[in-house]
Amino acid sequence: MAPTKITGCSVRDIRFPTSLEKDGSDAMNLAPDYSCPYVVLKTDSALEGHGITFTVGKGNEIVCHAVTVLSKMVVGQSLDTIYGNFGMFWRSLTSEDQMRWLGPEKGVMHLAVAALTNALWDLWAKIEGKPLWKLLVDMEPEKLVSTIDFRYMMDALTPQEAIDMLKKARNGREKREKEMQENGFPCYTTSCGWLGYEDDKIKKLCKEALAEGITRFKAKVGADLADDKRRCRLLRDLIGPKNILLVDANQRWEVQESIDWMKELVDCNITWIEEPTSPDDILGHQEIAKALVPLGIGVATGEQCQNRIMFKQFIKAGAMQFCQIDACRLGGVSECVAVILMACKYGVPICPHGGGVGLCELIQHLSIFDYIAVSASLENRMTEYLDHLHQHFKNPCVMNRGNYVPPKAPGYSIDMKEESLAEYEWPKGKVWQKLIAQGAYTVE
Ligand SMILES: C[C@H](O)[C@@H](O)[C@@H](O)[C@H](O)C(=O)O
Ligand SMILES: [Mg+2]
Repeated sequence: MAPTKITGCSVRDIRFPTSLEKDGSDAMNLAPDYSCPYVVLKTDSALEGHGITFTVGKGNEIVCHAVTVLSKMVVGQSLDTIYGNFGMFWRSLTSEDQMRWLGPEKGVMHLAVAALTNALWDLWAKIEGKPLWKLLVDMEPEKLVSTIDFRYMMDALTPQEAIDMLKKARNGREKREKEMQENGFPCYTTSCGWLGYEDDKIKKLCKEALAEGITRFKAKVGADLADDKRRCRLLRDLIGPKNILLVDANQRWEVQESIDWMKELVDCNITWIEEPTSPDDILGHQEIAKALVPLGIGVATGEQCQNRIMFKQFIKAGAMQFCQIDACRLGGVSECVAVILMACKYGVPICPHGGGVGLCELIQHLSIFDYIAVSASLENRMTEYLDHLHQHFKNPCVMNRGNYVPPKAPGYSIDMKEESLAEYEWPKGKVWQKLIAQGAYTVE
């Protein structure tokens, strides 16, 4: 029987002790524990929608609570109401009369919206029996555009323009889909360059990645200039002159400091500086881009860019040369599609952010959709890949010679294995109980 309504919602606080190995560490997040609220939407059939958003440990329970509060607006709704006009349904979640005050459309509330709407999209793709990228690619342009809330975007992109863009990109779609199936979508890796890694570990991981066919690498910078010079030189020498090197400062610097610091690294031939300063400082990023683009360094940002309205300003101001949408920071798939369309209109390539648990599983769908159905270009486009925690997913992302292989299973690739959920649920899971007993963690 096909599902007709949402009958229940469960949320679990899932955390992984990644900080023990310094996986995921950067100049601002010294010891992150990759975590997610794990949401399951139940229906009146056997099908379920699974969704996550991403945090780095403490406070994950706050997002879980926000999801529980918001889920009351989803449970009991008919699927006709939800999917009949998804854009309006999404607005009802982000703009509830009283809860809107907590955002609007930012912070904890927007992370909660992401977790819930990711679950709704996962369910939609499962109902259609398609992986999410294929659901998006096959959807009629009018229908896809109706899933987007265009409020505050109309000065940059109208629904009609979006429909026209999608229709135009239908040309050559089959060929591009075939190409994706054959070659996959290009990735870059961050796994070799976490800030807390010793040089020997960097060397070992970098050599392994090169052997696997990866040609694009990202290093964390921003804490110490002499250290950055040494690490970037080490990486450049390891990967050779032709491969791509990116760096990420995770918001560590002032505006002028960003420019000065990057000038010191210029001889390492760096393609982008990511998050040099506050993610809210549009004019600051614009100034940095003005100084660095002539030196061949673009500005990348987006993993903490809170909504489509912020992206609009960054894009229109020439403040980002690479647009790093985040599947869990933006309010789910339809807001990501909105930014993908807007970035395409203004000629800014989409390079999604994948640092975190499950993000690689999600963003591959968005990049593949972007290439087949929107931008039709691979120029300057690459999707982040991290070699962490994939073993916990039922359908983990698959890499082939540095390219994401398009997922085949119906849904948004989010389902985690039940045993992983049980072991890593904070604080009662077996893994956490052991670490707490050893004194490595305390429950506050
Ligand atoms: C705390 C996280 O690992 C971040 O360092 C990570 O998301 C990073 O900014 C990235 O670009 O992957
Ligand atoms: Mg980053």
